[in-house]
Amino acid sequence: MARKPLDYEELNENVKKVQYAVRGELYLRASELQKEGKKIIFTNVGNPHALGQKPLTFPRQVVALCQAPFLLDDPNVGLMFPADAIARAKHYLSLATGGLGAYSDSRGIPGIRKEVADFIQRRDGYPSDPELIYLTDGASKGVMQMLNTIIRNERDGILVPVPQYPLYSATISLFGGSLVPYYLEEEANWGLDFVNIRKTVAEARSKGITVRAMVIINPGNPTGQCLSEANIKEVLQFCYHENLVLLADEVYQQNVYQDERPFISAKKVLFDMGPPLSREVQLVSFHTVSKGYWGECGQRGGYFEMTNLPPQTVDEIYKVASIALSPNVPGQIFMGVMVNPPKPGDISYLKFAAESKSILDSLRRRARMMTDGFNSCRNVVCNFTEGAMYSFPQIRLPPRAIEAAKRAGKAPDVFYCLKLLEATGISTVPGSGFGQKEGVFHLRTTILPAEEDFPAIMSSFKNFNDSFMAQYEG
Ligand SMILES: Cc1ncc(COP(=O)(O)O)c(CN[C@@H]2CONC2=O)c1O
Repeated sequence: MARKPLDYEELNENVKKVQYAVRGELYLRASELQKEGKKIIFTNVGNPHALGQKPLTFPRQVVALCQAPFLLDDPNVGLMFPADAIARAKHYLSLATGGLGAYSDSRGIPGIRKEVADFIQRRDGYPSDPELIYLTDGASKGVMQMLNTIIRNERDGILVPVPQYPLYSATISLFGGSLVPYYLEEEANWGLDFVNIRKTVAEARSKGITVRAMVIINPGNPTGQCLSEANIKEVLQFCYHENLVLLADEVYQQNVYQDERPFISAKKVLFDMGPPLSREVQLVSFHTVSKGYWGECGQRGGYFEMTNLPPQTVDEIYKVASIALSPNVPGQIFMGVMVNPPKPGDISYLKFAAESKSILDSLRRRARMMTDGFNSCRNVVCNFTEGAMYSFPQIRLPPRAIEAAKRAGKAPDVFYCLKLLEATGISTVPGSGFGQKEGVFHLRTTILPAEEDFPAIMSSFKNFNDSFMAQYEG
């Protein structure tokens, strides 16, 4: 029988090569166990609301009114919604021609892109052009579009930090490019080692790879490190000298849990450096409403800002964006509210500020509790989660555990995470899903379970881990 076009064997080879561990083997096994009635704590995805985080009130009020504009005609609307939410909803409805049911401009609603530009200008102290800001269905779509634009063939290489968030490895595979890994130094708090990075680039070039772009994820996923201004300067100088476009994934810029290394954007550092770099280095920066203290993952709101890209390139990016017609409009409004939140003196400001602070303070406490919890366990060491939403402990597996994994046909960290899941219901992602140095094993979990559940979760982990180690060390 002749094969059909969508038979597996006939599929696009790039599709078949793609790996994406965040919803991989562990997640599927956890879902099976859940169906069998086992209580599962899904800490595999940075999905705050799925783990109980409440949405911020003001954004939901604004979008609710935008979704149901007939409420604005109700004489009692002022009894249910604060005046500033009503005013903001009317503002967005005046920007969204035809309301939320109509396609917007393929780059996003101009008035919201202006709000993003104003936010960037306030944050960095440098001009930002709304024409160079595109709203997207989450940062993922922006990252995918940019990689699609950069990758011409399998000889085009993208420098990606390892451990990395597998959106990058998966997308590079999908578009038929080559991932050029640069290893973060765990012993140096997941720092950058440019001696090794230079070696990596030279080696790739010797194999005929044209290294075209460098990705930084700051704060890091899964590693949680925050890059210092000096680190970012070094990255920008490297990109300048090696003729690389910098893709700065800054989706966790609101998630910072220490004061020593506050978030500083790649764009600010670039412009602080002045010419020639500030005029020459091509930079694309990404942000989202999925993270921070918002956690509005399901709303699919994101943007990317282009710096120093030639107008003709921007036109090509617009052309491709227009194929998908329009980013989703509710997600755009969430983005607008995120970059232009209630200000001091606004009716909703105190409530918004209190809700935001409460979430961020709790995330900071949870980051500390999780790191300390892991470091209290036998054969587990863990760098502090300076930012983002994850903890990425190193699990020092005894040789007999590695042999047992081999007999089970599993990678050692997959074997450990499966045992952890079966014993405790804690669903994590094995470090192999993010890349790690040979012979060094990790798992990634989030710091998102409810704060009151942390003592029980960390105790359950410790009991499992210490008995696992005793079993395989004995
Ligand atoms: C570094 C990074 N960039 C982009 C994204 C995509 O965000 P959007 O929701 O805006 O597309 C994520 C999501 N983090 C995934 C999702 O949950 N757990 C993760 O590691 C991420 O961690």
